[in-house]
Amino acid sequence: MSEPAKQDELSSTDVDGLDYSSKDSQSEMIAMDSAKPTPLVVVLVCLASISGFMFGYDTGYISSALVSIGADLGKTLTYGEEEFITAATSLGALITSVVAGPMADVFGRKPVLMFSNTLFIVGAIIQCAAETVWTMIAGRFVMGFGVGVGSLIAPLFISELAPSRFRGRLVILNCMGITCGQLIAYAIGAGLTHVDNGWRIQVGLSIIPPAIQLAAFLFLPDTPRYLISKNKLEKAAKVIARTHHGATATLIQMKIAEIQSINSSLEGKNVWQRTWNGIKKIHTVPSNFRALIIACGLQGIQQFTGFNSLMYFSATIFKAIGFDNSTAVSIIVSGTNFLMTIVAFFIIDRVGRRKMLLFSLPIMMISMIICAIGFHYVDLKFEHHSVKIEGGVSNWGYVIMVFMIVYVAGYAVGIGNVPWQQSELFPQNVRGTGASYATATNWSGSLVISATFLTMLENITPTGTFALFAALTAVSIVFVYFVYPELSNLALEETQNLLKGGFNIKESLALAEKRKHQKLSPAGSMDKLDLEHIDEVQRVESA
Ligand SMILES: O[C@H]1[C@H](O)[C@@H](O)[C@H](O)[C@@H](O)[C@H]1O
Repeated sequence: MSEPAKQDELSSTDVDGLDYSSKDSQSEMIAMDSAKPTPLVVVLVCLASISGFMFGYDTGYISSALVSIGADLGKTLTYGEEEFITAATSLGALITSVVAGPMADVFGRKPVLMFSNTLFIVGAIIQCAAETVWTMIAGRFVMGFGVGVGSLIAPLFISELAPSRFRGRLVILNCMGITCGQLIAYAIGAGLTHVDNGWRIQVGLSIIPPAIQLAAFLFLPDTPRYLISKNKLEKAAKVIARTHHGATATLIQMKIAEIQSINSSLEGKNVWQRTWNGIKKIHTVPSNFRALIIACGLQGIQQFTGFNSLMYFSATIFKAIGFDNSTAVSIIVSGTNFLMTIVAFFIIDRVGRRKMLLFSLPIMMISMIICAIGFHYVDLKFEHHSVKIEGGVSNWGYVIMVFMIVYVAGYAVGIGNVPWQQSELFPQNVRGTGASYATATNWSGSLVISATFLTMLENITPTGTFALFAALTAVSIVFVYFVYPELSNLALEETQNLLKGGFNIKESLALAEKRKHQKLSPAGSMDKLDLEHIDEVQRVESA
């Protein structure tokens, strides 16, 4: 495992021997790259998206489970113990998200994904059997390890497999898994709250999806890009043949040559040296570092603009405003999030990631400003971390509810999903490491926001809290405007080259537009990945 795999029979010399510059072959390759996903790709993407579902379900079921646990763990839970049980999963996820990327670069995407399944299953079994608080915390922690790994590997795996024109959509399938998992967790939770040991059923159910994913992946391949990076060219060729429509022997070899030619592998005698070199490369190669700024920046924005405070505490907020049925409200919030993720699915490759973000963030900002104003006029009172209102729902209460839902819709159609496209920013040799940094930023933000939200409400008032989120969103708009290029419809090998020499926003918009209108067989019109203008910069940067 630790040394680079020996090259399969199909050697790079065979591959290099091709007439790569032929315009006809170029056009055919573009057609192959952008054709509809094959049945195998669809199966692989759907199975990988189970990880998204586990992410959503496992982070979502706990709030209702805590209500139904009662004294089942030997005592009534204190507020602190409840917080521990909740946070253990996010903390576990944060820890493994740091190591999962380099692990995926070294051992492969598929084995690491299967490892996460084992963690999900073991974590759930520990919880189901738990009779004490600490056993429950341990189970949540192990489950969190699985969530961290899955949240990183699934979108990365999908990015590497997806045809360029469908990549945005297929990665969003995993996000649909997350939001659907959250919705189902809330719905099942609402149904089981009053059932004896209902929470054990809720946790027990979570064993089924990873068991399916684990069993299916035993028979399915890793991504061609990973196989090529390990010089397993024969295997890669077989997978390309099954994952691309119209993949003739010549086109497969050209594809392999293309991926090889721009992806230098990491130097180093063993796994540790190569991992360390990857970590160094991500900071020292300017284009990698730009990718890192964008990927971590977007994940930070996704979390620090406060969405998860609604996800986890909407029931508390709406109770405070005077609404009785807080469970229904949580379902409305997660339902809106899920439905708008479906909208994002349909538009991401057509409208483009950048436009979606520049539409999503202002909607969120305006909604939060209105909520901040609304909270000023609603008479809230704090009692031991819970906010209470005298009397029924005021008009401002309804305004807050409506704009919170608008906020969620705005979130889900852009920043809720686009950051998970992170893997497309990085070149092959540091893709896992880059995704690790970004995913760890996501989990850190989620932990910070869920741990501080109630305290913020108490100390800087709900108006102050929402005004702060609005201000952070304003800064985020500026960030996106200046650093986030459009990557829709570009081949992975193009996206990674785009960041050479700058953030290249204008160039990216032009290239994305060109790719969008390039029909499947552009009859000789394709430039060789438009890399030439960037090559010069690359030479200067690496000098
Ligand atoms: O993309 C997801 C999704 O938006 C979830 O609803 C949210 O809870 C996660 O934190 C986020 O990463």
